[in-house]
Amino acid sequence: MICTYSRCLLIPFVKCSSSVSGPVRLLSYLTTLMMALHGKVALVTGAAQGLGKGFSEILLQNGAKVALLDVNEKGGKVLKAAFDKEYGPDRTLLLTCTVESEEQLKDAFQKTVDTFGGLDIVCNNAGIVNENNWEKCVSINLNGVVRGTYLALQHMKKENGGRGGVIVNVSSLAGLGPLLTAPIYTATKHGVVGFSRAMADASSVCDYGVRINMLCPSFADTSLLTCLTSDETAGQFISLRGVAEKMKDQFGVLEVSVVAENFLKLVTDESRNGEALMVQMQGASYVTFPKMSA
Ligand SMILES: NC(=O)C1=CN([C@@H]2O[C@H](COP(=O)(O)OP(=O)(O)OC[C@H]3O[C@@H](n4cnc5c(N)ncnc54)[C@H](O)[C@@H]3O)[C@@H](O)[C@H]2O)C=CC1
Ligand SMILES: CC/C=C\C[C@H](O)/C=C/C=C\C=C\C=C\C(=O)[C@@H](O)C/C=C\CCC(=O)O
Repeated sequence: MICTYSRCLLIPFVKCSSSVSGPVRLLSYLTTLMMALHGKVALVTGAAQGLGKGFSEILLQNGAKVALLDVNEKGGKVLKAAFDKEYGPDRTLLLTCTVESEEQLKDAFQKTVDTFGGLDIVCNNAGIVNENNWEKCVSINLNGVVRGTYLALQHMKKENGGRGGVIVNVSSLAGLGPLLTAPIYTATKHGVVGFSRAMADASSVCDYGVRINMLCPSFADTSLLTCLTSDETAGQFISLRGVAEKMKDQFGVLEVSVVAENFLKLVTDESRNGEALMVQMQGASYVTFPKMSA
């Protein structure tokens, strides 16, 4: 038995291998009951690797059951097998689908609710960088988040018999300021911020019982970073490769675990709605947006 602590909330959790004995299993079960997200059901898009994998794991570590959605079937199966070993097979559900398809995503939400008996936490995380195929970038990064948010509300809002809950939409630092080597990516991430803020206000006024927040990390250590300087994805901005590299050096590269701990803050802090949490090497802070007056 290995006892570890989530650095964010100091919630104890137990990692349990298949060879553990009865009393240890009982202790593991009792510890799970004490966790902050015990009894909660989460759904994460783009869960197979990178940040989505980190978000899924921190949700599991804090007691939630998690539906893992990804277009990458092979990667999803590898992750599901690893999670089964660590947390037990009944804690996750693997659903292969693309956020570009209304039908596939709708089906995945329904299967999650049918399997786990409800839905409390949704993380719209799937995203790509592709300045060449810019329509696909918009389709996944912005349209996929809109689709995921609307489906989440259908299942979670109280007027539909849902339990309420929280949606975290993954934007970026490039959703708050320009990443000059990736203007389409920048536009989609600004779009995620604008859409989520408006939806958060609507949710509050309509009393849906659902909080909607945005996560805005700087560069993080995932395979997406290779897109910054690849011919295939940088498109006409490949000549700015040097500037992009310099920016990455200046900003630094975040560990996935650090981004995941800040994601958990947005999930658990019930005072936060319509807020963007910016995560940088020097720390995390909530964004102050300009106040508009009529
Ligand atoms: N890595 C970074 O520096 C940062 C990433 N982000 C954002 O975090 C999110 C996750 O990115 P990373 O983990 O870094 O990238 P990643 O490339 O490591 O993982 C993305 C995952 O999304 C999946 N995916 C891609 N298209 C999909 C689709 N159409 N439907 C379902 N799943 C799909 C991929 O198969 C993959 O498993 C993205 O929205 C990205 O824009 C934000 C700030 C920094
Ligand atoms: C392209 C794929 C790689 C990563 C995408 C990911 O979402 C990460 C984004 C990280 C950084 C975004 C930067 C945004 C920059 C700005 O807001 C600029 O206005 C500021 C530019 C330079 C500031 C230099 C300085 O004074 O520190």
